Amino acid sequence: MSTLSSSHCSASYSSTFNGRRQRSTKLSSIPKRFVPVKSARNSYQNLVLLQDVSSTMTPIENDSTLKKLKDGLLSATSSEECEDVVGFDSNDKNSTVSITVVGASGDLAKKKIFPALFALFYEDCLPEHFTVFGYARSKMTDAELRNMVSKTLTCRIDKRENCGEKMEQFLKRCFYHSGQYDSEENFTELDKKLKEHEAGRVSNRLFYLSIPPNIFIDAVKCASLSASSANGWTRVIVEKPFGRDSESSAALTNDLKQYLAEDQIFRIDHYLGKELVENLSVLRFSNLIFEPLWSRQYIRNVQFIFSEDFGTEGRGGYFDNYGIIRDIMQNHLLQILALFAMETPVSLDAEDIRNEKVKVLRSMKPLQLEDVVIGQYKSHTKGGVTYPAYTDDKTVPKDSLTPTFAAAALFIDNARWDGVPFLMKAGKALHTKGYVESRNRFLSHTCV
Ligand SMILES: NC(=O)C1=CN([C@@H]2O[C@H](COP(=O)(O)OP(=O)(O)OC[C@H]3O[C@@H](n4cnc5c(N)ncnc54)[C@H](OP(=O)(O)O)[C@@H]3O)[C@@H](O)[C@H]2O)C=CC1
Ligand SMILES: O=C1O[C@H](COP(=O)(O)O)[C@@H](O)[C@H](O)[C@H]1O
Repeated sequence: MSTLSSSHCSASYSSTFNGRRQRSTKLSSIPKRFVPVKSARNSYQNLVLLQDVSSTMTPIENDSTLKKLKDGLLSATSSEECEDVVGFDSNDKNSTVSITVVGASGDLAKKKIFPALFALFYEDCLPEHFTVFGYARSKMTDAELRNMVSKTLTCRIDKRENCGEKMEQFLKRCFYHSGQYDSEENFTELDKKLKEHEAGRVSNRLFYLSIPPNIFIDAVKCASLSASSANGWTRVIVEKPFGRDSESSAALTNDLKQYLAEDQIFRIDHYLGKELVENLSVLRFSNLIFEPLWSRQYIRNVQFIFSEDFGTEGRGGYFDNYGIIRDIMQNHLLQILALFAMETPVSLDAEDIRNEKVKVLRSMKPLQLEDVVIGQYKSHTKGGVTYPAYTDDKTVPKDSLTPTFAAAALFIDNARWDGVPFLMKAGKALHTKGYVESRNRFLSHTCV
């Protein structure tokens, strides 16, 4: 049995799970190698940028060997990693990168984005000239933003003596601008501030949308029309959930394309950046013990379990519209399943990995209602402490029927996995502390 810790930075992903081809695109400007984890120390290695799934699927060539893959998995130098993984050239002195965290006052920004940016800075993966701007409606000064951010930064990579100093340096590069997400005027003000910091250099701009999905397009429109870079690149990172279903996902892509080219859009799934998820490929493809056992012949069932011991805690405005299936299963757990079950990719190129994942998803049998269980957490008292029900959260409608727990049995209709149930369980406010497990039940009853 293996357990994922819940502390690492982000990873972007190929978004569409139905395997449809949507368009062909050139992605030369996007870093495209899948970079494996060599050690747990460098957490920026966990930031995996994969290409858009809508680019044309390339034919599989036959020159790949497990050895090539293994060499790839165990190679990659640090400087290469920085550039490949992050897409910034840390030695570039002539340009700037301005990173705007849109929704900077929110949960994701505090918990993950600012700490991940600090981790990149700490590992010298950001260019010499960079600025981080928080953008949200809440009123805050630069100092207040820095104070908020400082509380969430940790030297989680390892405790180096100069960490405090590095934090100070990082915080000095953080600024805040308050504005509405649908106001071109407010984004023009931001543009003005960004220009001041860019000081006439080539300006590259990254907008990280850390806001509820219903305002993605407003923000993209305003950022693109009023705060795009005039002489460098402009990119946008979009968080999950990427739509509610196939139609809304396609609609979101279409809407985004009114303002951005496909190679400016990065869809993200931070679970792909977790060490154990990354190490899945290492475990499978560079380990002679496991690869031959990885099939219906030896595995009785596979379980992916996501368990949090806290509830929505004020995030009901977002969560209640999506529920646990769209919040966790459709993206995080399905991505892990696809990585787990895919055939050996031709190479470690993002496209090759994506193509194998898509094949798994296309081979899945449609989920049957009788193979799904859903639930919602109720209030309970334990050890004298009363824990609130989902509907006690002020941001959740009192009559909500949104599931906060779901379990499902999925089946992959291919030669390797025929008849092996892939069990997914995800729940908020469960008794167990935050973790994700992946259990492979071998026929001999051993767990990995
Ligand atoms: N939290 C997490 O762990 C994860 C979240 N995500 C995704 O990241 C995105 C942001 O999530 P999270 O930070 O949790 O969300 P929050 O609910 O914390 O929202 C982020 C910010 O957006 C603004 N906001 C919230 N609701 C509205 C609204 N109805 N209209 C306009 N602005 C609003 C608020 O800022 P202000 O009022 O100051 O403008 C808020 O601080 C979502 O797409 C979510 O799915 C993905 C992975 C993990
Ligand atoms: O995407 C999400 O993930 C978090 C859990 O992430 P973790 O890295 O802390 O395990 C979850 O709480 C949130 O509901 C969901 O949107």
